[in-house]
Amino acid sequence: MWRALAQAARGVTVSIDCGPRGFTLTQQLLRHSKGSRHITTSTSSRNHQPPSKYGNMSVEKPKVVFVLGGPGAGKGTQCSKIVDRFQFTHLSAGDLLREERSREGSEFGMLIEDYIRNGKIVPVEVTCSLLENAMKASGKSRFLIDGFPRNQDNLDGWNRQMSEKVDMQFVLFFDCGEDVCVQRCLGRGQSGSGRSDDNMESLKKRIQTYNNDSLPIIKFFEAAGQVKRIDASPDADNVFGEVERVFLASGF
Ligand SMILES: Nc1ncnc2c1ncn2[C@@H]1O[C@H](COP(=O)(O)OP(=O)(O)OP(=O)(O)O)[C@@H](O)[C@H]1O
Ligand SMILES: Nc1ccn([C@H]2C[C@H](O)[C@@H](COP(=O)(O)O)O2)c(=O)n1
Repeated sequence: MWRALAQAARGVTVSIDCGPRGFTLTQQLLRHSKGSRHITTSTSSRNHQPPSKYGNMSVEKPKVVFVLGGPGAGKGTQCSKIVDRFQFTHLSAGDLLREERSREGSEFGMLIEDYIRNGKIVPVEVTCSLLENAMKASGKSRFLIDGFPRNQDNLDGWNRQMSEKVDMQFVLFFDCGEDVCVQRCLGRGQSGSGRSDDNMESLKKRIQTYNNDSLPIIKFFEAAGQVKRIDASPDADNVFGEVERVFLASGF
């Protein structure tokens, strides 16, 4: 598998080095991506999202908004609200990875669990293929990509595999103090999230990863004038008031 990941870093099509089946990495992940529960799309007719011809690449490129912020900043909460109000499909990199981890027969289940529990970032070849497959399977054309790119490896992999295929609109950055983030994650764990990383031990590692690896990516986008910063500390409805303003001002 590691050879497959290394090969994936050099090109898009990869032979899995793990047995006689001979699937490509993308095919292997794609076979299980349809109808996934991680994809949330607006169902309101007011917000009907035009179908995309992303599959055959013949029309306008899909629009992508990256959604970043610390663990527990409220990215998923706000993405649900954006989906209800605007024409977007929500793809959470973390949810896609958790789903792949739980899929029977997944080559990557143990690797993903190890990375998640230790607050590390899964190699981009896995995450980016899951994202691309989910985009294609949705048939939609506007995406909130939540929790990605989270480090330089994520960004480099995205640039190799996806940047030419989509129009990245902006980065929605939920800025939230560490203490508030920790309390929100612990609260989520106590409410029965079932997440193996909603505990203090994992959170310390996730926060370290966020500070060391994710903040530099946000700063990179900021220097390029692509970040819309939102104060994520007020209650969720007030945060959404700011989010709504950003999307309306951006023509959505
Ligand atoms: N503005 C808010 N005020 C108070 N609680 C909030 C707010 N936004 C979200 N929460 C709560 O905080 C917890 C974390 O929120 P959420 O899952 O949306 O964060 P996240 O940024 O997606 O986290 P992660 O990166 O860990 O997946 C949830 O229990 C959620 O209900
Ligand atoms: N780009 C990503 C996104 C997520 N992960 C892993 C590691 C994270 O701690 C975990 C949970 O993500 P969340 O639901 O908090 O967004 O998933 C990753 O490796 N790469």
